[in-house]
Amino acid sequence: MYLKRIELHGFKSFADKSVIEFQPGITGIVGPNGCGKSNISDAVRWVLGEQSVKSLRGSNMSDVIFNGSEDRKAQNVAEVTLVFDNEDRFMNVDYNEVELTRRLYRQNNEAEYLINKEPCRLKDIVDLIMDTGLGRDSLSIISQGNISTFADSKPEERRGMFEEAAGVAKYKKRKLESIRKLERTKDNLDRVEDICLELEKQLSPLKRQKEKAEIYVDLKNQLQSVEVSVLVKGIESLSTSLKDLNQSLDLLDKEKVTIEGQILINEQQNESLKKKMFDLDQEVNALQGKLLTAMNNVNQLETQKVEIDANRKHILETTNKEDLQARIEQLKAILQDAISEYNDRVHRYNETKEEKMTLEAAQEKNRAQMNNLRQSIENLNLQLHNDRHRKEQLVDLIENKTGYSYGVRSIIKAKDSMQGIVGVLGDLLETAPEYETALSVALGSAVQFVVTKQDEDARNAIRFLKNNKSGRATFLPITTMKERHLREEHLLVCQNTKGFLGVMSDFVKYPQEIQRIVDNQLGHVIVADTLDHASLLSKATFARYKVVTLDGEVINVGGSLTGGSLKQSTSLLTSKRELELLVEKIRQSEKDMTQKKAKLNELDNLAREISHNLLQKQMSFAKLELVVTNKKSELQIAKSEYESLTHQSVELSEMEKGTENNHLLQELNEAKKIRDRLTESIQAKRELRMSFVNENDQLEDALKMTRAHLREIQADMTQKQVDKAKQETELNNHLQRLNEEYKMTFEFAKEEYSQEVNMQKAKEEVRLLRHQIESLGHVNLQAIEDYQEVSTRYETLNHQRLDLIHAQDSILKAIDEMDEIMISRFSETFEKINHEFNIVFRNLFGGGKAKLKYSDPDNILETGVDIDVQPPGKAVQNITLFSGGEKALIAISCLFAILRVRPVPMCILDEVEAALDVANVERFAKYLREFSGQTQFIVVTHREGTMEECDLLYGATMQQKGVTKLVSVKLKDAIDLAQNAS
Ligand SMILES: Nc1ncnc2c1ncn2[C@@H]1O[C@H](COP(=O)(O)OP(=O)(O)OP(=O)(O)O)[C@@H](O)[C@H]1O
Repeated sequence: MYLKRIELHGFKSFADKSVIEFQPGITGIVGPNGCGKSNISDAVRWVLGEQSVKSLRGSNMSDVIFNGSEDRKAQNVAEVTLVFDNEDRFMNVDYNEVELTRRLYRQNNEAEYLINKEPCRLKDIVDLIMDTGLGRDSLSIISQGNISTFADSKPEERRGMFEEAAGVAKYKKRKLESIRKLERTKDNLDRVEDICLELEKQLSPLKRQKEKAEIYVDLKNQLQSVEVSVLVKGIESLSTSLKDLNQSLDLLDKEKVTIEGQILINEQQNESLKKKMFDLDQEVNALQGKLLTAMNNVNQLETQKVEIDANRKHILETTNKEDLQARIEQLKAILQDAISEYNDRVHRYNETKEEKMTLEAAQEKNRAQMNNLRQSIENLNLQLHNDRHRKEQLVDLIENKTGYSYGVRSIIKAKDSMQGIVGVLGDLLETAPEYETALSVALGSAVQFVVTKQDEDARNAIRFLKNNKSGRATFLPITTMKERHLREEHLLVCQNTKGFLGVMSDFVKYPQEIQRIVDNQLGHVIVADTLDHASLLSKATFARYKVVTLDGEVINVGGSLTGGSLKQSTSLLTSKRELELLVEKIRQSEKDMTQKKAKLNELDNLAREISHNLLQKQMSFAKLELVVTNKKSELQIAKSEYESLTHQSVELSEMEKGTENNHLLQELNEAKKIRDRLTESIQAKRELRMSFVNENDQLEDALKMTRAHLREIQADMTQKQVDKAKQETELNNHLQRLNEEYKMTFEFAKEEYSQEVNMQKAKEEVRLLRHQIESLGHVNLQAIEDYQEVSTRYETLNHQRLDLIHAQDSILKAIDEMDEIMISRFSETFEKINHEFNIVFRNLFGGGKAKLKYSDPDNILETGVDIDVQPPGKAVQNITLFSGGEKALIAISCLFAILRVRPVPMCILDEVEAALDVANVERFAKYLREFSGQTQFIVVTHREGTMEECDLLYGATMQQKGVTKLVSVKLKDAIDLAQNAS
């Protein structure tokens, strides 16, 4: 077996993918310091399973990934593959070539291992190479550091190399595993023994409880047998008894229904009789009422007859028929006169009343007219007062210029003594009334600016105000003020915009000489009809001009708005015209006033006349009212006397004829007949009612008897139903007990427990069994199951315990066996190496002797290895006491001795001979050659002597900074490379 190839990519300084081919024999790797030679041995060590970051000369595993250089950026994955020739099957796998790969990712520090490109675990790789001598701790990779460590380390630390040579590592590993297994077994055994102990403690009380529970179960079974039999018997007898009861209840029920039917019929008959009697009573009552009326009628007629007879007798005896007729005729004439007089007075009365009402209406109308006129005069008075006051104000404003500031007033007063004062701008302008408000807001405070002819005139005026402390004023000199107009394009836009009325200067009249001033102040002010249109105009002209509306709202330059209600203007602009209007208005009001007062006077006279006439009418009306009342009463008296005498005359002639008496007699007879018929009818109905009463009494007696019988039946049924309910409850209880206590149906119980029982005896037996059960006290039925469970578990665990004890013994035995093997192998190999060491030492040192010693001969399993040597001509000394070069040569001797005893297929020597002098290097190289038949050597070296023995040479360079490149070189180039390096 030998290493055929190493493939590196991203590992340490091997940034690019590099493939290094090897062959059996000696391969040398040369190159200057730091060019990445030792990174190759690190790569081999890494793939063979090295986990120590320190051994890989890093502080973190990711340090093995190429971390970039000046020109190259870092890589994220490191990957190394070792390809071994395995044709001799030295490695225990059935492949001619074995590839071992290790990968590491920077991002997550995750490692991957592969054998022949198949992913595997690290352990698989370690196991594969375990017996090949290539292991992590084997002699397959030895650095200069290893050599000096070997020489300087303690004997115990040196032991590892000998163990590796003796091949005891795997036994040591197995022993370690066995010890761990033994510990685990012991832990398990302790645990199982603890549980067994615990279970033993539970078992004995559980056993007692289980036995008690079993007695309980036995008694319960006996009780069940007896009690279920008793219940079955009880259920059977109750079922029979209930059947009988149901039959007799059915019979009674039928009888009850029949009787109830009978009672119903009787009751209906009874009701019908009672209804008939009631109807009869009603009829008799009605007849009695009629009888009473008939009797009263008879009585009245008889009384009337007596009275008529007496009256007739009296009138016939006292009245003279001719006198009566004469008086009637006389009264008739009086009555005619009274009627015509009365009608005449009533007519006059109505006429007077109407005239009075007409006068009252006229008086009311006159009063209203006068009130309205007075109110109107009062309003007119107030209006006149206000207008006169306003007139005074305007006169004052015009004459004394009180609307202007103190300064302006001072200038106006002194105007005549000053030069070039044209006037106040407001006084100089005139406009139509509808534009006055717009002009006023367009001018603003400029209404009080004083127009002068020249600039100098203005300056003089200011000086005047200053000298006389007469306030301030603003002046507009005609010669210096500039005209301002709307730009032509803006004017065009305005003319095409809705609501544009014109430019303010077009609406004013003024003296020609102040035209410049007018154009300066008003030539760029737009007049609009409404605020909305004003806003449109302002926007259309980019808010460059002041826009005023007829109502006095203003959109200022820049777009700000002013508006609201305006105070009454006191500007001279409007005051003159207002004064004129006011004077005319006052004149008109005074004329109105005179007319209104004359009219009021007229109405007053009319009112007096109406009052007088009305008084006259009221007096005549009162008199007529009295006359009408008197005439009315006279008429009524005459009328009633006439009627009375007329009636008396008719009666008299009737009496003479006797007609009335005959009628009365007939009427009386008829009334008596009716009375008698009614009396007979009442008698007949009373007899019929009597017969109904008798019939009713008979029915009541029969009903009483039937009802008594029904009550007896009902009582019997109730008793039977109570018995039935009791028995049903008892039956249910029995069934329920069977079901709940014994979980049985009746059918099942009857099948299983139907036996002849003496109920008395059985009940006694039940009592006894219950007593016995009770005397057992608390019973834990669960104990039967628990005991079974715990004892089974105990047995299982006890079994486990015995198994564990057995396993423990086996492990101990195996450890003893392994110890024996290790001791025998270690001591055997040790002796062999010791022997070879002496030989190699003498060869390399040219004489002397060398010896390996156990540091603890009594404990071969753990003893360290000490080295005593005697170079030619020197005393025997421990290895630690020699010079650096000597120590290295002793260590190399030992290494070669080990290789002689236990050859390895491949060995990487990283500058191990660095400390040797030239002669020793040559001896070292010769030894290498001697071993190269059985071991493949890869030597990292700077020494010429070593290079000369190499079969193949690689030169390591860093042509690209920080990135190692390996090229095959000839010996001469290799020496050059090494010399350049030194
Ligand atoms: N992860 C890494 N990425 C890039 N370069 C690395 C990395 N780890 C180590 N190196 C570089 O590898 C070089 C060391 O390589 P190595 O020790 O193999 O050199 P050498 O040839 O054996 O030197 P010497 O002859 O002095 O022993 C250093 O230049 C170091 O910067």
